Amino acid sequence: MSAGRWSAGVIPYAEMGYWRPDYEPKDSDILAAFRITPQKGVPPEEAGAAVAGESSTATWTVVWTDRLTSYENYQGKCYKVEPVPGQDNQFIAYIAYDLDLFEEGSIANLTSSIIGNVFGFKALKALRLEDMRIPTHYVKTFQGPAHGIVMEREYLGKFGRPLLGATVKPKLGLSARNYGRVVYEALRGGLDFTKDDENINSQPFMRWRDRFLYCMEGVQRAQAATGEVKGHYLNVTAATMEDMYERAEFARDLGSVIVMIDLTIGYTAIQSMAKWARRNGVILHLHRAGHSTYTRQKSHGVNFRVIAKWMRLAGVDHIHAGTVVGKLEGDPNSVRGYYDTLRLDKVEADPVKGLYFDQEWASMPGTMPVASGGIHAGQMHQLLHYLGEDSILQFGGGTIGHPMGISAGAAANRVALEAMIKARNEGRDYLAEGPDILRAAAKHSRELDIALSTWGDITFTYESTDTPDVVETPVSV
Ligand SMILES: O=C(COP(=O)(O)O)[C@H](O)[C@H](O)COP(=O)(O)O
Ligand SMILES: [Mg+2]
Repeated sequence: MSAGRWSAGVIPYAEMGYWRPDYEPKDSDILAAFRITPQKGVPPEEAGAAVAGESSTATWTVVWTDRLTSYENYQGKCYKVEPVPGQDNQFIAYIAYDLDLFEEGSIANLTSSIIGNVFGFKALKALRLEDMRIPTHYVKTFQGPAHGIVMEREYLGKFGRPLLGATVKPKLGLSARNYGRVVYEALRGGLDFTKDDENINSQPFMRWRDRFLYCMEGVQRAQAATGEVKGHYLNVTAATMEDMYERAEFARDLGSVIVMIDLTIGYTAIQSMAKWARRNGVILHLHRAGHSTYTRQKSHGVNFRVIAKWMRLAGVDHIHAGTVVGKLEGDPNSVRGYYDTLRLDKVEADPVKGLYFDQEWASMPGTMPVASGGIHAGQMHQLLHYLGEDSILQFGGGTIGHPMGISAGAAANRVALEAMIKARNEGRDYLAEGPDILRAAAKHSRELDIALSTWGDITFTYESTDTPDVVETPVSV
């Protein structure tokens, strides 16, 4: 380390000890990979050191009180900076943080360090948190999913296929009784779940208590009609924790198997609801409302794979994680990386999927990824191929927009899914033969036939904004 560290004034962060190319990360360190775009004239190592400094102990000058701490232990250490292939001014800076810097089991504390100050730093043009390695020492301090994939399937008694859902549309404006009718029709027609949209809370046109009553009436009647367990994600998102607990308790008392929250409620509220969900045996669905404001641009913000990791730790049972083929952003390889992060116990670093680190979950249950946004029955082979069996496929417009009605829309989705699962189980190349498999199934299902002729040709083929730096043919499950 430079002898100049204790001189007064503005000292480069690298000299203050935050650039440590000799450092070997410990198994217990929290690791982060940041994409940095330094300002003109700022060397990448200095930029990486500055990020390490500002996200751990440092300020812009040396402070004498450092001498009162074992600062070398507490300093974030930038141990590697690599240029991004094909970009002349982007680098990946790898930073190690000692476990001592973080409060156990607190996403709020973790994020206040890692993304607290650094993103506005003037010496950087842009900064993006690409990935993190959470050591098992820290993983073990979190509750994790309230139930997880295995337990959810056991509660529902549904195995061997993705679950099917639908978001009630229009998003806003329906009265409680009409809304409950949509729930009933969709569940009776063959879906497992229906769902409130992100912005349905308790507006003047439909207060939450009325919505809960009519939705649960729809759920109970659909269960009686089909003999299956059904659910409606009652969105308990509200202005205060007290309101959210009140709504969640009412949902539980009405017999709902699931409640929903939005990412907008904040990390602490999410962790509180995850604890409530485990205590009460109610599945917890998380809608990632708002995430694209900071996850979508490749050079600045936080990659969704990091949010996915934080949310598995925080303890949600479901999280929206992209569709690949639908109407919203989602590069196939990146989405695969998110799904692996949410579902697997050991995830290996893989630049093709945008995964920078190995991640061990130490038996923490998996979070069910939810594919939602502009998907329809005609894409069933692609959805199964890209997203796999442990997923929830949600068709809002793709159920409620069916020309024969909501129940028919639901039936079309269920028939398409079961035909595809059967083909897969028979060992057929269901991705290549998908359109034929669907057409054959549609011979016996007028609902699917009409769904295919209505939406069969609809695709959303736009270039993805957020792709890994190493691009290869899309990977599948
Ligand atoms: O309303 C919808 C989908 O409606 P529809 O099925 O009619 O398109 C959801 O809010 C989005 O899927 C969220 O996106 P994401 O899942 O990417 O968070
Ligand atoms: Mg929505």
